[in-house]
Amino acid sequence: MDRVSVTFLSSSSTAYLMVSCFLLTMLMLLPELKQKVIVRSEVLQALQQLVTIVGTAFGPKREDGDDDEAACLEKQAPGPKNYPIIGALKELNGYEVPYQAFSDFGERYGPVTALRLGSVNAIVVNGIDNIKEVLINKGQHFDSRPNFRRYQLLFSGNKENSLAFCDWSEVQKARRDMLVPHTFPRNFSGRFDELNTIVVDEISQLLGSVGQSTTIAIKPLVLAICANAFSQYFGSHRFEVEDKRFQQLVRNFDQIFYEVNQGYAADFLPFLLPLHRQNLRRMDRLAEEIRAIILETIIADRYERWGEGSEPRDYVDSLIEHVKAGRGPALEWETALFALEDIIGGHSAVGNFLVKAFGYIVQHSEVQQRIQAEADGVLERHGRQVIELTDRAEMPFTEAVIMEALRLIASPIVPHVANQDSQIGGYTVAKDTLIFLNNYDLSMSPRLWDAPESFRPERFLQQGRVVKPDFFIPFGAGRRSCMGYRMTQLLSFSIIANLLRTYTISPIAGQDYRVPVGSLAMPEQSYTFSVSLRTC
Ligand code: HEM
Repeated sequence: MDRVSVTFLSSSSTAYLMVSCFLLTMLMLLPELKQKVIVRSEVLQALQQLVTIVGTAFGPKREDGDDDEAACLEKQAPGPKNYPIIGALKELNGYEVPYQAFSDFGERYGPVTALRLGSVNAIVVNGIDNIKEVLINKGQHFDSRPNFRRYQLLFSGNKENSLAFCDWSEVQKARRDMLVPHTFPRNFSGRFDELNTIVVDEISQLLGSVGQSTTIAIKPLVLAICANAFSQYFGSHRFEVEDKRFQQLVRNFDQIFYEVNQGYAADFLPFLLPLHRQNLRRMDRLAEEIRAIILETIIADRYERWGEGSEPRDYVDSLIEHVKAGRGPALEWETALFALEDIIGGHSAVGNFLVKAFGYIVQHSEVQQRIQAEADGVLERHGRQVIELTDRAEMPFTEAVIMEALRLIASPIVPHVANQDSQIGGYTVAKDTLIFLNNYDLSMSPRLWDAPESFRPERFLQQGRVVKPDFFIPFGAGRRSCMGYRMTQLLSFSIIANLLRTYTISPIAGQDYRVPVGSLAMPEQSYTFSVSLRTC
C-alpha cells in the first residue's frame, strides 16, 4: 500500500471528513448526477481518485519554510473559506448564473478574490481596470487557458487543437494572424462584398421557402443561414439545405457548441469526470462526423490539387498554402483542419446569439417596429429590395439592438490562466492560477447601467450614433480576444434587418420567450414565432 493510502486509513477523523465532504459534494451535484448513468467501475475509479486527493490534502506537508517566509511578504487576495476537496465550490450554489456569485465576491472581499474550486486555485477579477490589467497591460502573463481534462477529451485528446482553449504559442499567434483578413473583412474590400453577397443570397433563398403567414422555429432557420454563409465564405462550398450531410453538420456543431458552453463541477473535481464519460464519447463521435463531412465536401481534393504559386481565394486555401509552403511556425495539416472546424463552427455562436436576440425582439413590438422603420427608410432612399452590409451606418438602432442583446445575455469571457507568477490589482497570483474575469458584472451592474435588467437598445445611442462604453467588452480584449466579433456583427445585422424587413414576427400565446442569460448557447428546441409577410 502506498504512503497516501496509509495516511488515509490510519486517520479515522480524516476518513469521517472525507465521507462528509463526499456527501456534501454529491448533494451539490445532484442536478449533474440526476442526468448520468453511473457505471460501477467508473465509480470505483472516482473513489480511488478521491482517496488520492484526500491523501494529498491531509498528508505530511512539504518542507518549504523558505517559500512560506517569502509568501508572508506577498499580498494574498482575500476570499471565502475553502473546504477540503470541494474548496469554495459551495459558494457558487443557488445562483442562476455563477458569475452573479462572482459579483457578490466583489462586494464581500473586494475586486480581486482568491478561492479554491475543488482542486483548482482560482482568482475572480472584478472591475474594468483590473480586468484590463489581465487582458491588456499584463496580457502576456495571463494568456493560457484552463487545462480541464474535459477540454482535452473534447479536442481529440489535445486542447492545443482548439483555437479558444489552447495555451498561447507561436502556432496560436500564426493561426490568429492567418484568420485576421478573413474574419475581419474591411469595409468595401473584396471579401466584404463577397460576404455581403453570400449572406443576402442565403437569406433570400431560405426566406423564399417560408410561407406568407405561418409559424417558424427560428433556430433551424438562422443556423442554416449562418452555416451556409460560413461554409461559402471560408470554404467556397454551398450545401443544399435538404442535404442530409448539411443537416447533420449543423446539428453536430450545435450540440458541441452547447457542450463547450456548459460549466461542470467535474472540471474542478476530476473524480466526477467518469459521470460525463458517456457524453464525452458522444461528443467525440459528433466531432468525427463533422471532420468526415468537411473532408468530403469542403476540402474534397483541394489539398492534393493545390499548386505552388496559386493565389489563396479563401481561408481553406490560406491554410493549405501555409502547410504546403512549409511556412513557420510549422502547422500540421491535421492541426489546420481543427482550426478550419473551429471557424466553420463559429456559425453556431452567431446562430445561437441570433435566436436569443430574436427572443428579445419578439417580446418588444416597439423595438421590431423601429428596426422595420429603419430598414424601410434605407430601402426607399437607395431604391433597393435588400439591406446590404454597407447600410449598417444608416441603421444605428438595429446596431444598438445587437449591442443590447449582447449585453443582456452577458456570456462569460473564456477563463484565462496565469502562465507565470504575477500580480493583479497589487495581489499576488501564482503561476497556473485560473482567472475568471467577471464581465457579467460589467454588463449588468446597476452601478454602470440604468435599469440593467431592461431591454433598452437606445442606451447605446447618442445623437443618432452608436456609442459603446469602454467597460462593455462582450468579446473580451487583448491577445486572446474573440476572432469572430466582426463576423457576428455583420451577419447578425444582415439577418435581423433582412428578416424583419420581410416579415413581422409575433409571439405565440402560451409560449415562454424568456431568454436564458450567462451563456450564448440555446437548447436545441427553442422559440417558435408566428410570422406574417409585410405588405409595404
Ligand atoms: C455572439 C457571438 C460571440 C461572442 C459573444 C463571443 C465571445 C468571445 C469571448 C468573450 C472570447 C474570449 C475572449 C478573451 O479571452 O479575452 C472569445 C474567443 C474566441 N472567439 Fe468568440 N464570440 C462570439 C462569436 C465568435 C465567432 C462567430 C467566432 C468565429 C468566427 C469566434 C471565434 C473565437 C475564437 C477563435 C476565440 C478564441 C481566441 C483565442 O483564444 O485566441 N467567436 N469569443
